[in-house]
Amino acid sequence: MTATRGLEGVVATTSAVSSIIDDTLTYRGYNIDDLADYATFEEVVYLLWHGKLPNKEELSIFSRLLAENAKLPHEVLNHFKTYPIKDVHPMAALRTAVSLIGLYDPEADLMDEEANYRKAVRLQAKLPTIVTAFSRIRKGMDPIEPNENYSVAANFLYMLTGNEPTDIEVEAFNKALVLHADHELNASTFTARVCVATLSDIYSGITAAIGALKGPLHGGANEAVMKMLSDIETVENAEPYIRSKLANKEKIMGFGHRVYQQGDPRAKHLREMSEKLTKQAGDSTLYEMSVKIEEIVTSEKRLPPNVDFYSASVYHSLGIDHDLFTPIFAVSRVSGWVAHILEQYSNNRLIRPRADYIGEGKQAYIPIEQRD
Ligand SMILES: CC(=O)SCCNC(=O)CCNC(=O)[C@H](O)C(C)(C)COP(=O)(O)OP(=O)(O)OC[C@H]1O[C@@H](n2cnc3c(N)ncnc32)[C@H](O)[C@@H]1OP(=O)(O)O
Ligand SMILES: O=C([O-])CC(=O)C(=O)O
Repeated sequence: MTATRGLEGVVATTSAVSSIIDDTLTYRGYNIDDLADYATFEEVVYLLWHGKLPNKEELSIFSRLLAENAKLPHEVLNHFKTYPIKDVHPMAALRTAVSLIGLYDPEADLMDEEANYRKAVRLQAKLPTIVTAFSRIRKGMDPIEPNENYSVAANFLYMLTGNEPTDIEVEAFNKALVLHADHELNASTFTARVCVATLSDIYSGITAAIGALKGPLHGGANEAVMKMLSDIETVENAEPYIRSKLANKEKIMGFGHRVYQQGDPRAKHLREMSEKLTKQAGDSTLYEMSVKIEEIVTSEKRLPPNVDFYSASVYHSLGIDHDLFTPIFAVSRVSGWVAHILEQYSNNRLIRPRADYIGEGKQAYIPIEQRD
């Protein structure tokens, strides 16, 4: 048995949810470029879960279902005030809150298809409320209840600030949600599938996936990109900063990808949005800095930007706190996790690969009194 490091190139399952073929990303056969330009996030969630785009009536019923399930139990809101340490990372709070809402769901351990769908709706609906409520409560503000008449994108921005978002803000945020919704067998989705393949419940699967998304080699990279941009400060500083990192063999966050060879098709949409939003805010430094970094990393390392690179300046331009960037990824990606979890349940087999053992050979047991 020989191990493939990081399971590179290993095909671990079949899936009909999304595909990456020749650097083109599709959700259920629909090109991401079309979805990014034309679809609402609600349409995309419906597409991922049902395998087809909704008609007007289906979309209206589905959107209402999400809106009606967005509120959180008081106990979940209150638990944010009980954290033992200051500065709990919002991804840790989200991971904990998702596990906690499972305790308040009487159907948590029901495994039939209808119950799993109802739980999927509750999770999708509640994640934006969790992230925005935690963000406000940690600043000593009251959470804002979801507005049932708003889209998911508008509601998130509204619950975060209490202000009605502008059309441009909603359009940008909706596009970001659409672009992050699913991505074949990425690390967090694989985690979710491994978890539920034991026939564990959907709350466990999503909690596990949030844990995997948190790391900086995966979803956590968007916050790390923002930290890098903040450290660099000016367009002039970008080149020496990046060259010094590369000389030290350090990774540049937001670049590289296990699957894409020529580039991540989502990045161009986020780059466009970054340009538009930073210009509109009257200061395009972050965008210009990002373009400079892209030029250097692409020419020096032949590594194109991934989805996390330009999303950082997009979210910053929307006035969002930097440590909420990865939770926002989760607000979108929960739709993909759910689609994969439901697919896993529908044709389940335990996921249990082997390890190529490289440890010690046979050892004689030595009683503790005789050990050095
Ligand atoms: C939503 C997402 O998850 S998108 C990915 C988000 N993550 C990041 O942006 C973090 C930065 N990028 C990376 O760490 C990697 O490119 C990953 C994790 C995305 C993919 O990793 P892998 O396919 O395992 O590639 P791996 O880490 O083995 O790198 C291969 C080579 O490219 C180099 N490399 C890869 N990414 C980068 C980078 N961002 N900056 C500099 N060098 C890099 C590695 O140093 C390594 O070089 P070596 O062969 O000389 O040692
Ligand atoms: O597919 C991956 O490895 C990571 C990624 O881009 C994503 O999850 O969106």
